[in-house]
Amino acid sequence: MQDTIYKELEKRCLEYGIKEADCFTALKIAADLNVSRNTVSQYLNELVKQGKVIKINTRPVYFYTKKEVEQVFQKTIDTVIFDSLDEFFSLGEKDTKNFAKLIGSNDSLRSVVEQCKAAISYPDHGLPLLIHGPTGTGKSMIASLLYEFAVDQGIIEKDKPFVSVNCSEYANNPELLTSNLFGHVKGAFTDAKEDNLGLIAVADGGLLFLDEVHCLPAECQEKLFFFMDKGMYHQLGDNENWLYSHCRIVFATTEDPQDVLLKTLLRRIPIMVNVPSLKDRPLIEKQQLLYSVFNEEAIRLQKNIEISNLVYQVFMDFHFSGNVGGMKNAIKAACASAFLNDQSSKDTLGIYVRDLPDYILETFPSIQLKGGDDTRDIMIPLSKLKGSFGNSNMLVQLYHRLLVRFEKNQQENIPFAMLVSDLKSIVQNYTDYLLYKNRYRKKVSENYLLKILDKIYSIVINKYSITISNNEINIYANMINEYAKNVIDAKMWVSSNTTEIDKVLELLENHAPREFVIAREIVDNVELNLDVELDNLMLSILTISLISLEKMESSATVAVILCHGYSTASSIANACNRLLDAYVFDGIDMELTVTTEKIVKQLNEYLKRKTGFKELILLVDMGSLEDIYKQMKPITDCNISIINNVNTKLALQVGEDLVKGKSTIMMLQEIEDTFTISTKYIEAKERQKVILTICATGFGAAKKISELLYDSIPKKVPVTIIPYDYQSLIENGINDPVFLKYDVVMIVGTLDPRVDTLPFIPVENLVMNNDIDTLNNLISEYTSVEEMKAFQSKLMKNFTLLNIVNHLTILNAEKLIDDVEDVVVDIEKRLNSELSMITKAGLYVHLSCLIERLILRNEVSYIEHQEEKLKKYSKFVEVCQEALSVVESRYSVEVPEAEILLIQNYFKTDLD
Ligand SMILES: Nc1ncnc2c1ncn2[C@@H]1O[C@H](COP(=O)(O)OP(=O)(O)OP(=O)(O)O)[C@@H](O)[C@H]1O
Repeated sequence: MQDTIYKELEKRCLEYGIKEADCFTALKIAADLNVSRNTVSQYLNELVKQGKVIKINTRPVYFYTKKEVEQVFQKTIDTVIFDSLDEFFSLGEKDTKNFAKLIGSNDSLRSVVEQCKAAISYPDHGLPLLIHGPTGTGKSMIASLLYEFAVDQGIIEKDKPFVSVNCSEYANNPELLTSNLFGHVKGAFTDAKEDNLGLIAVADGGLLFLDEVHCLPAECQEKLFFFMDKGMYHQLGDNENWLYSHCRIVFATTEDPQDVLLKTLLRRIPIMVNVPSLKDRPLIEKQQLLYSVFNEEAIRLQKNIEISNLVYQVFMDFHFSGNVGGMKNAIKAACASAFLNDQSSKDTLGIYVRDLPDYILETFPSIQLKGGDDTRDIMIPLSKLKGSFGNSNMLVQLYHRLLVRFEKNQQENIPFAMLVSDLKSIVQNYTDYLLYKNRYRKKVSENYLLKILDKIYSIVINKYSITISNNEINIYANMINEYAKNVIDAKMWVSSNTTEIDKVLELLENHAPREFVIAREIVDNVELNLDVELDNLMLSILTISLISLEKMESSATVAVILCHGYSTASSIANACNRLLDAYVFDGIDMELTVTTEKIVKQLNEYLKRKTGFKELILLVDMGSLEDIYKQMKPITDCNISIINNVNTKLALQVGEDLVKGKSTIMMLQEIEDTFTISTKYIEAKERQKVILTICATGFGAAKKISELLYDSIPKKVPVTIIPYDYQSLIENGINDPVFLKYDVVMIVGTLDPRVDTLPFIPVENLVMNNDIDTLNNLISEYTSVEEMKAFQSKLMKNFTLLNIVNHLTILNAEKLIDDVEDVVVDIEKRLNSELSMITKAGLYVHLSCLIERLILRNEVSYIEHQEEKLKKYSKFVEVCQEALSVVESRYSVEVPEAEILLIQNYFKTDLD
């Protein structure tokens, strides 16, 4: 067996190359050989003892055959146990010592370095080389290291120089550049008071580095390629004598060489290398850069440096347009700021988010709040940064940190509550990172996933009556989303640490059984609905997240932050809740292009989860306060405060006031003064409850319906009945000015104006006393059983068919009802079906109004999807047209097809 395992490891080394560390774990080998991990582990350790296999003692542990490694590193290796992958790989780097300072020279810049070396070493005088890449990616550094390499290798003699010229410095004086390069003789031009040898001559035998070569004037380029061809040139002002120089030339540019260099020059540069931008480099290299620059600063300032976890994550993630140079500058600026603000005389300097330059802070709304006094912000000493190069997956890093903390706490016998709080803060740092990382991103698939997770959480938390904020749901949804993307890495790591994870789980199950059950239910539902199998450590994290949540209590105030952007609102809400140490805010994140209507709808959905609140405080970012105000009015009966231009500071102030229990009016007044922003306050009791009555045929009929309703509803019910213009509602919908003025509770009328969120009662329902719960509920809220009975009998008396039709039309009601009855009976006969009494009553009212509408030329002439519907109901249309022909000739009207389709609605609902 030992032999088989060794051979398998040997095969892997050849097949994958030693850089693919993940292929060299006992677990991977065990899976392929179909034996247990323990057995493989045992044999591999045996082989390590025999000196045949190298072991990297990290988590997970990696194994390599010594023979293959020696071949790759091209050297004999004496040690077989290493503490980190970094230490192990650095063995192989020694050969490239000149480039050791260039981070990534063994990884993302490997081929760049190799090509550069090949160019400079090419006999006899090397080949011209062009280094191309965005600003700050290390082009100058590579050129200078290349010179050192050439000197070390004896390609360039020790006393020959490295001459660097930045062509952009001569952008306004191209002649000076030509003269500085090629030299000039005294009197060559007005200012040429003396002979000048020129830099090409100075660089003879050495290396000439022409940086920003795109600034080289065309004339100079021509002179240069002649020199590159022949090795000779004229000085300015002397066209007779040839000068000779044997320098190697390295060009660099940030521009596309094809666009900025003469084709003739380009043809003479056989090697071009491309240096990748920082964002395209592996995380591990960014971390190495971070370590190296902070370390330089630590030496300069003569202090130990620690950076907060969040600072670390921001550096890993921020897109520096100045690339490595930009990142270096930001680090230096952060150190300078921390050093200046450091009042203590301690040996260690802490770098926090607040020390970062403004242009970084501006991209992260909640970052500014995290200060040095935030004890939950874990500090990373530089040594730790150096040591963890082996693991760049952030989720795996989270897992690793959780287990290390767990084990440490176990050893020290720390109480359960403290352990939970410790673990929570580690998770919190990770979720901060996720929020930051995803601040601009929201994919459609993620949207879907977040929605489902939101549902799962809602169902489960309702079942167990716990309070969890929207933000927290969002945070855990984000985490599960991220987990789904890294599931392979996570599982691999978990499978190598099952014993320890089982211990965590056992502890949680014993100490927090209720939370454990809830978390398990969430995990099961995620698995069922999203097909994502969450591992046991994720189950532990979810359990921990539920531990200190309170029992559901309905709070009198609901405060919501609404912002555009993927996670702006949740970030602000989250940061404030944390700083206030209380669950005050929920955040609702909105797409950038969302309409106010959609916002209010989303808000409505959210409010459905809340019960019994009397104050709703909305903090919005978009300035369209007026729109929200208009649309919020009809949807809720609590006091609403809307505060504009929210930012973290403002939200924090509001949060503090709410925690202190300050009155809303006072709070609004104060923040208006302090923040010079506008607010709105809509007091619930000020709004008069109103029922609107409408009639598609005209205002007069609406008035008559309102009179009948007024007569029916007991006077003690605090509701006003207002006849209103049907057309205005159709045109303006929920934005109609009537909703600004009144708290409209329902609309009663002949045709539904379809105003979002408002109930509509067709007048025929009043006639048949059917489906009028909305009205009954309103009345019963203010009346006794007796009074309610009286109301209903009054309603029946007032809303008889004859009475209604009489009120609704100017025509003779009795005659009209007879006529429409004939039509309805005729249609029924022709269709061989009978309508229910309720539908019939509705249809009588409808047809009566229709005839009057036709006479008054107020008909509906087009409805949505008319053509499709006409096709679909062609038989009905034909039958109806025939049945209507009698009334058409009697009243001299013509019923349009759209109206026939509206009639069809009655038959459809009834016959379905
Ligand atoms: N791979 C790297 N490892 C370590 N330091 C680096 C690396 N790349 C760049 N740097 C450092 O970043 C800074 C900017 O690099 P450099 O000036 O070489 O970039 P550049 O590409 O020449 O920029 P520009 O196009 O603006 O001239 C320097 O301080 C350099 O030492």
